[in-house]
Amino acid sequence: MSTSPPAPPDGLLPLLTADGMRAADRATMDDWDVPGRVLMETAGRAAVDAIAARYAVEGARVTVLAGRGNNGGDGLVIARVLAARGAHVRCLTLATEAEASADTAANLRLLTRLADASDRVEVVPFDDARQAADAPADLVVDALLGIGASGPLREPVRGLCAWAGRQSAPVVAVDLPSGLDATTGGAADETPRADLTVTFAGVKAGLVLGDGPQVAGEVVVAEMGIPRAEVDRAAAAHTATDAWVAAHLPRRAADAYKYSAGTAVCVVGSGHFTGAAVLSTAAAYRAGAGAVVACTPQSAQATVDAQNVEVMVDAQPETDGGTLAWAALDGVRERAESADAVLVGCGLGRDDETLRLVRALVQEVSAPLVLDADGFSAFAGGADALGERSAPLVLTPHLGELRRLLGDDGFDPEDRIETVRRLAVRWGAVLVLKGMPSVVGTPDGRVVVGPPGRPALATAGTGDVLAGTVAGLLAQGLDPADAAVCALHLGAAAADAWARDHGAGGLVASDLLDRIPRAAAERFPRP
Ligand SMILES: NC(=O)C1=CN([C@@H]2O[C@H](COP(=O)(O)OP(=O)(O)OC[C@H]3O[C@@H](n4cnc5c(N)ncnc54)[C@H](O)[C@@H]3O)[C@@H](O)[C@H]2O)[C@H](O)CC1
Ligand SMILES: [K+]
Repeated sequence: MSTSPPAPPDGLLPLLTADGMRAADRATMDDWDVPGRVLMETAGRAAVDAIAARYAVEGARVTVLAGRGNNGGDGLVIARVLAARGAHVRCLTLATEAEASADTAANLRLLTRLADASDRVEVVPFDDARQAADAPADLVVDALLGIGASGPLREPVRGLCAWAGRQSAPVVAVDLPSGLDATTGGAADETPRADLTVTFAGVKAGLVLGDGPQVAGEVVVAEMGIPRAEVDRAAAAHTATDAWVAAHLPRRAADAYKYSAGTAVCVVGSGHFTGAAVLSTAAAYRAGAGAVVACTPQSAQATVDAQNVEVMVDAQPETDGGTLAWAALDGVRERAESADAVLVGCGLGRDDETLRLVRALVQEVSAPLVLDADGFSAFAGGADALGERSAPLVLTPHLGELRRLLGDDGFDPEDRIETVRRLAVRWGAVLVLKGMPSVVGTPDGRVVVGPPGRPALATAGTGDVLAGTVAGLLAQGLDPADAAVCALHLGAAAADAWARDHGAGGLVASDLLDRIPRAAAERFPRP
């Protein structure tokens, strides 16, 4: 039995929230007439397949911690099947027949009866954490809580989680590490870190968001009888596979010449912030733009020119503070009219006159436009003006910039998927909420979670590189949402290439630049 369903043809993998998983479960039982007991049995057996593919089962001493709910029911199935395959299983169960679901109660009866007739299985009705402490184990199975976890952990689950977290034996989490929120990725302090998480039907969003990557260990999707159509229907978001990125990256045509590969006009920089202009324009080239123009204040021209000989620097009128002046509007607008993509924001500064220029460009420029960094200050507290723009728009804020955009307009920073979805639809824009990982929302309500966060990328200037990469991909005609997702993957792959050569620390934003085209060729080769 395969433990991971094949990636869907388009290479986007579904992410399920708790509600989505429940909906898929429910639809499978009600509309497809698959009994819950069959789902539980299938899930448990698929979990054992994934365990057996990684750990020796024959003769192994396994402690299964089974909770009160259906996650515990899965654990009871796993205990029974592991014993049938030769393991010595001690199952500490919180479930009682009186309060468990019918499926869990049935599996409790079955396992208890088996225990009466076999020396391989011991079922220990559980009343406090002390009983777990005296049994050495080669493997611990955490089936205490799945998608039904809510709120701070309560005893005795809390004590058991803490016990599991202290074991030297590998921990296998069933569906989720217990206490990890399936939707947001928030984990309890006592959530035991798993070596392997066998999750059912589809990756739970919480496994790739928030604390999820830190506690989930290797994640394997176990196919357990829920039709793919129900999984895709219930998916709150998707993640892109390397194959998807490779299929969507633009490739330079054999007969390309500099303007056919697209022109990116970058309205960036100021007398005090030339670095952002240098990084963002260089990144646009590295992402494949054929020509890059920097519209930057007069006092920044020499530095940007010197740092990037390939960038055509079009010096513009500036304020006393060395930022773009309102008088630059005509010159920049003229440049933008011949652009295939425009980037506005990196290093612009927050002078009122400059922000007035930013608002005018966002409203008037017809080319696909990326707004980043200081550009958001032009819409602080008046973000809905972004929705008045009719041409494609990509926003690349981090959480602090999003807060500045929204003022005190309530949004839930914990539920990144729904926050990004709602705002992207509201503004009719592609919204990239940068973070670990970044999350991309589209104007039509889709959400794609970016690659797992790389701590090395948490350094000054990587946002300028990301924004420039998006602009460079847009300049080649890529769909705005695809450009955002590809840019995230290129940046992650470039950071990985750095880590391979230099170890995890010490990366600076400019180290990404020449690794972007190499990542495109090596990690995402033309299919
Ligand atoms: N047919 C199906 O539904 C299938 C479900 N699968 C597995 O079932 C879980 C979801 O089961 P559910 O009963 O809805 O919830 P849980 O077992 O995760 O937990 C509910 C259980 O835990 C208690 N609880 C909740 N929060 C806390 C807390 N903070 N501290 C302590 N205890 C807590 C609550 O009182 C309940 O007793 C799913 O993840 C799968 O593993 C399979 O997909 C197979 C088919
Ligand atoms: K669990």
